[in-house]
Amino acid sequence: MQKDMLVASSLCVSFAQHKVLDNVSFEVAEGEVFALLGGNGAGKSTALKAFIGAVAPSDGDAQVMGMSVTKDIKKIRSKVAYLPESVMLYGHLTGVENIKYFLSLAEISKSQSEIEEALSRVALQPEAWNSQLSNYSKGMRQKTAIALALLRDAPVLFLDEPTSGLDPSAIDEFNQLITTLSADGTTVFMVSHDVYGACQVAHRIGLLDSGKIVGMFEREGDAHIDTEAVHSAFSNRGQA
Ligand SMILES: Nc1ncnc2c1ncn2[C@@H]1O[C@H](COP(=O)(O)OP(=O)(O)OP(=O)(O)O)[C@@H](O)[C@H]1O
Repeated sequence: MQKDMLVASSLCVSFAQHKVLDNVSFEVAEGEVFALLGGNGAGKSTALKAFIGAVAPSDGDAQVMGMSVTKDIKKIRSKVAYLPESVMLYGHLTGVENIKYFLSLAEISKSQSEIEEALSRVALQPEAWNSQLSNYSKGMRQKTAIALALLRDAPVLFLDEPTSGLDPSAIDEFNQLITTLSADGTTVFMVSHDVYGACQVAHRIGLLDSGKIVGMFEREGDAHIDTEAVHSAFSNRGQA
């Protein structure tokens, strides 16, 4: 049986008197791609932030690889990679220099060939490797950040709105990359507004509305999750 890499158990997060996550529970298995969908302000990013210790649970718990965010956040951070909507890398450094710099901060030593292998794995075109990041498209920055995550041996990837601002071919490449990483055992948790894109890539989709999970959709065999079913649940909640 596949082990659970992420567990939200009766997770609640409040800001002042506002309960942004209300008793949220789900598990994400090793190698699974899980997408949390919902309208603006539903609490998606807050759920993601709870797993990386950027917000604290007011009740319940979020666990990564069996470790609680309330007790083991340092260890958790060494096991996960977080890609915000705008990937944070240095524009004046090349892709390779960025990777070397961030690996050195994490005190990880990788050879040039290991770095090149990771960049090939994410399909960043070799001509770009030694070009300044300020020349990169959003999709190229994202690939660089994912290569960095691979080099850090992070078994869990957290992605916030990964396809917003990508053109259709970059979205296809992204979906392909996530599918490959997942097949190799990487666990992916993403938050998104994009019903169609999430249905293409996710094994399971949780629908969040006003801080509560109101729907869960799952792939059947090799068939993608039914976009219509998710869309109509989304619309019925007044979000589409
Ligand atoms: N640090 C904070 N302090 C106070 N309120 C916050 C904080 N972070 C988020 N919120 C509030 O929590 C609610 C949920 O925010 P969150 O960013 O999790 O939603 P979301 O589903 O990711 O929305 P979007 O799709 O618009 O990014 C919103 O009402 C937001 O204003």
